[in-house]
Amino acid sequence: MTEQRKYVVGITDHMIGTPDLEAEVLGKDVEIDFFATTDETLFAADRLARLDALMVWGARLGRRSIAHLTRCRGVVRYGVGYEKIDIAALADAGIPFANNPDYGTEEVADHAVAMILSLQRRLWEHDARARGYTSGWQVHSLKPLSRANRATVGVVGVGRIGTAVINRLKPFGFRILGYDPGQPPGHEKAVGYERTDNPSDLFARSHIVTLHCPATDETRGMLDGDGLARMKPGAILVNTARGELIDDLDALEASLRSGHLAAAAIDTLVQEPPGDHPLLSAWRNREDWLAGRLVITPHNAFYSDHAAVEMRQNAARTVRILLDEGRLRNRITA
Ligand SMILES: NC(=O)c1ccc[n+]([C@@H]2O[C@H](COP(=O)([O-])OP(=O)(O)OC[C@H]3O[C@@H](n4cnc5c(N)ncnc54)[C@H](O)[C@@H]3O)[C@@H](O)[C@H]2O)c1
Ligand SMILES: O=C(O)[C@H](O)COP(=O)(O)O
Repeated sequence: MTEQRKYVVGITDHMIGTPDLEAEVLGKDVEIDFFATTDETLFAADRLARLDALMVWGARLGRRSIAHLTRCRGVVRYGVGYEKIDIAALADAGIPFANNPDYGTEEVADHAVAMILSLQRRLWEHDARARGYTSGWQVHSLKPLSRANRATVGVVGVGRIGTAVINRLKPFGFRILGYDPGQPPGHEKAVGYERTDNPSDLFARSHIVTLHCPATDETRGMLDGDGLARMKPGAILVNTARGELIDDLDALEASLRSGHLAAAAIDTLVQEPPGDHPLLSAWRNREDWLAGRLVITPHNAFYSDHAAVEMRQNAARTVRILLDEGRLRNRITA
């Protein structure tokens, strides 16, 4: 006779393929219903209605699906950002929501700092130039680099990752500005940065800007044409947070073409993988004008062997605690 399981937990579009780690943490009394798709329209109503909890990786979760989660005690996102989850609809349905805030902080901070240092040292640009030299190194033809301890880095969003970035940058001697309206007075002293009261001031004063805030109504398009124009001529822009913060590829292209923006490194885009755009064609085709000045990584800043395991185990533990104690840790909404 098959054992009757006590709970049903849904898992959507799992990045690894088989939810074996989750099964181990969730335990034998949990049946896993695996939705192997990012397409929310394929989440069948009767399957949603059976779930005691739902774990979401990259899928959108909107009001239509949420309406079918009639016995669900909580929704848990595998990652940090939750702009694809309709948290207002979850709140209306009385379903608490949690994210997974601590799994890959170190990895994303390392990624951002690697991007900052390699653009500041112009590694990719000079690699491209050096490959074209046929008669000796033409060092004198390169724009000289600037010293790290003469440069200012502006950190937008001084939460977990922003703080980890600052801690990594301090030993290099960068001057560090931070903008984060969510942090209380005194946070700047505790972490070690100079607080700015608005993003424009930070953009105007920074040689390098690195983004670490969520995509919200307030931050979407923060670095559109106007935002980019506010940056220093010759500045560097790094985005490991969310593509929506730099949502205008025309403006980014214009800024890079004119040289106002010296370089950009981007791990997150509005459309992933990116579609067609002249800037992306120039990047794909390694066009000379852009050589080494636009670096794109495939939203893998978080992705280390450790973080991938931690993320899955932490999210599953959050669900197990919910099932056992009725308490949702890392809860974001009611
Ligand atoms: N690329 C990746 O692989 C990857 C992985 C993890 C997280 N992320 C993204 O990185 C970002 C930061 O993650 P975190 O773990 O540090 O989150 P966090 O919640 O610890 O920190 C975010 C900070 O942004 C601040 N903030 C909110 N609105 C702001 C605004 N308008 N201007 C400036 N700051 C604002 C908050 O007050 C908070 O301190 C999130 O967008 C997350 O989704 C990306
Ligand atoms: O799914 C994603 O958005 C990322 O791959 C990891 O999640 P996070 O960036 O929200 O942590």
